[in-house]
Amino acid sequence: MSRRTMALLSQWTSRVFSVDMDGETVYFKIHDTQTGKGGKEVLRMFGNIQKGASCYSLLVSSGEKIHSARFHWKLKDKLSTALPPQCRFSPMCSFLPGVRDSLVHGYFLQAPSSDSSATTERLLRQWLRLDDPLLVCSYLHEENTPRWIQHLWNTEQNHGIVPSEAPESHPATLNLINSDVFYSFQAARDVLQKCADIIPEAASVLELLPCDGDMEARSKPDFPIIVLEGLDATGKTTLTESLRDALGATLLRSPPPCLSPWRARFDQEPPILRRAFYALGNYITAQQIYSQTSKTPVIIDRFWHSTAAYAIATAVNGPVCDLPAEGSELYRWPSDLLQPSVVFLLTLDPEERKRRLKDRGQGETKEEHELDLNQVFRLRVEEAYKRISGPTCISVDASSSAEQVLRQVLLLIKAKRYL
Ligand SMILES: Nc1ncnc2c1ncn2[C@@H]1O[C@H](COP(=O)(O)OP(=O)(O)O)[C@@H](O)[C@H]1O
Ligand SMILES: Nc1ccn([C@@H]2O[C@H](COP(=O)(O)OP(=O)(O)O)[C@@H](O)[C@H]2O)c(=O)n1
Repeated sequence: MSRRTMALLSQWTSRVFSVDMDGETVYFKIHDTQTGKGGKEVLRMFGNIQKGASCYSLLVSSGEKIHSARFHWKLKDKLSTALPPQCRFSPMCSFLPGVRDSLVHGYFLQAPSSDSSATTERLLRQWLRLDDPLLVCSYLHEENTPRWIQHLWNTEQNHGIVPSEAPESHPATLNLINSDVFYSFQAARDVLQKCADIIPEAASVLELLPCDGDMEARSKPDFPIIVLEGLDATGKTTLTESLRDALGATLLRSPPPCLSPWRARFDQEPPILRRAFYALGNYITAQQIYSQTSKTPVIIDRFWHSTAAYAIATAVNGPVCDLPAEGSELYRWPSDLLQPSVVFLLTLDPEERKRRLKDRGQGETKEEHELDLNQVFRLRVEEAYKRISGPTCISVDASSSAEQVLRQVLLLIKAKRYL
């Protein structure tokens, strides 16, 4: 048993467990460790579960962050293909309230019939024997009572479970730093260095990175550095190109084109790798900005706001009120990343955005497709954008014609003396 698994087991009774099911999150905790009896309250989640169904939970307990993240990521595919088709599984996690980095991810399984539960049990026992970094529990209904018992396979212990209150901040915020959002060049580079032996593309990305010495703070740029942000199809590309022409500026983007060959590869990886890749893209773009800003104004199509806002809005998967509160350190600008003179955030009515996406007729990224399907995700991204601290961020209504939007932004640039 790994040290991490043993540590997890030693805190087992202090942990809160949460399951996302049918758009709702249910929290529960262990009630009585001595007798194994649960409280009288029935967990809502179990109330919804079909009578006679067997339930299991799997938590990924590996010690090493990247290994654990990749294991959890692949486990989803493994569950989709290996479980009997009638079985359902939902995301779950476990954490120690208020304790940073205590979150572990997993899945909650429901097998509706005795056949499907026999197959599921056989599979889970096989996986445990393979020394997979898993903690497996099954849930038993105490006869003639509303109580449920959680049976932990790894130690053969029984515990009664009861509903728990939702934590003060969303559990995902406990592990955001250096798993979803990277606040320094070194933290993001470490991730790619650690996975270079399993993902050869990481070595190619590392070769493109600036050297440590190049990351030191530079003198104030001579010309303004202007970032354009916003959801897909809000008009960033159109506006960056017309600003470039109007100001005689240099146009850059993040991630920079030199990372294009590896982008699709990292988009398939779990958040820790994917977000580290995008974070590093900003540092490469920052180097390109430094080399231009003594010559011309620089316009950038997406930068740190995109990296942080999408990462936070994906990890925190509830309503907007579940996002870290305004002013949270999670919205801070990385201290070693160049700060632009100003950021313009293009905002657009969802219907108009959809119309523009359709007119453009291009394929969307999976994440962008999700934005369309999931209104709440879109709201979270927009709100996270606005909460990021650092350079001045000005929201611009991008619903008027391209010429009018350009005129509006040029007026703002002049009025605020960015030029
Ligand atoms: N102000 C505008 N009014 C109407 N259509 C626009 C406007 N700006 C951009 N478009 C159109 O909307 C689509 C998306 O714009 P684009 O600049 O590619 O957005 P982004 O770079 O943010 O994804 C394009 O087809 C573009 O021609
Ligand atoms: N600086 C950046 C740019 C993009 N991204 C990621 O890339 C996705 C958007 O890229 P995209 O190519 O679809 O954007 P558009 O420029 O096409 O609007 C977002 O979902 C972010 O997850 C990032 O993390 N950091």
